[in-house]
Amino acid sequence: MDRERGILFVLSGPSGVGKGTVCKALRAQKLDIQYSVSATTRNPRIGEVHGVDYFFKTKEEFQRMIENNELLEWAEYVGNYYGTPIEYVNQTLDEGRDVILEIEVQGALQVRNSFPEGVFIFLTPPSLEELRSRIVGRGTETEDLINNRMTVAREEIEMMQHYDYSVVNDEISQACSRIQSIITSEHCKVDRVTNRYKKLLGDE
Ligand SMILES: Nc1ncnc2c1ncn2[C@@H]1O[C@H](COP(=O)(O)OP(=O)(O)OP(=O)(O)O)[C@@H](O)[C@H]1O
Ligand SMILES: Nc1nc2c(ncn2[C@@H]2O[C@H](COP(=O)(O)O)[C@@H](O)[C@H]2O)c(=O)[nH]1
Repeated sequence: MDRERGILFVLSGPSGVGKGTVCKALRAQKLDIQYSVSATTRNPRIGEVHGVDYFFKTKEEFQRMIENNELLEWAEYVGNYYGTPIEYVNQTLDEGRDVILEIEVQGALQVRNSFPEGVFIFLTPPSLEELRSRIVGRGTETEDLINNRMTVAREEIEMMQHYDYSVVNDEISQACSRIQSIITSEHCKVDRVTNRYKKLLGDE
């Protein structure tokens, strides 16, 4: 293959920490990176658009995607299924473009197995109190669901040790610039650029 493969970045962290907000801010900076759209069985929130925020699926449709091996990873999270369509990811990486996945921890650990060369970033809240207040402030979940998400959040934070980087989302702009630094440094890693130098020296 002539072109270098893109790099797969996985951004995860507890619900409400600000993954979506940070990705939106990264998009606004027009980074050269593509955003995967997940499939889910949860109901759309007000303003969410099919094919933009998620591909909204019935349980049967999601089950078929699993059976047809259409998902790179999938997980059940607080009563709903979420998964990453594999075709878009592979095709985009093959075109030499980077992809970012915004997913929860069980799914991220599955991706770790199939893409050990991926870059795994864990977004952390400044505190658990702030995390709760962000979920409450978003106004999209009932109190029961907020409590469920907070319980899962504690378990997820314990899994941070399996990631390559931890980025605190205190200020959105600072969290974005930390992630941009990670992207830049991953592109400069010697084991990723070796082929480029081989070509330069005429070894290939
Ligand atoms: N750095 C920040 N400071 C203050 N508020 C923030 C910050 N980042 C995000 N928020 C707010 O926190 C709430 C949750 O953010 P967001 O929806 O992006 O989280 P998420 O991690 O994508 O959640 P989920 O995983 O449930 O989709 C939003 O109301 C957002 O505006
Ligand atoms: N394993 C996966 N997790 C995903 C995917 N897409 C989103 N998510 C995560 O699910 C929770 C809940 O999301 P919400 O939109 O209902 O608040 C959150 O942590 C998301 O990051 C996916 O494809 N796979």
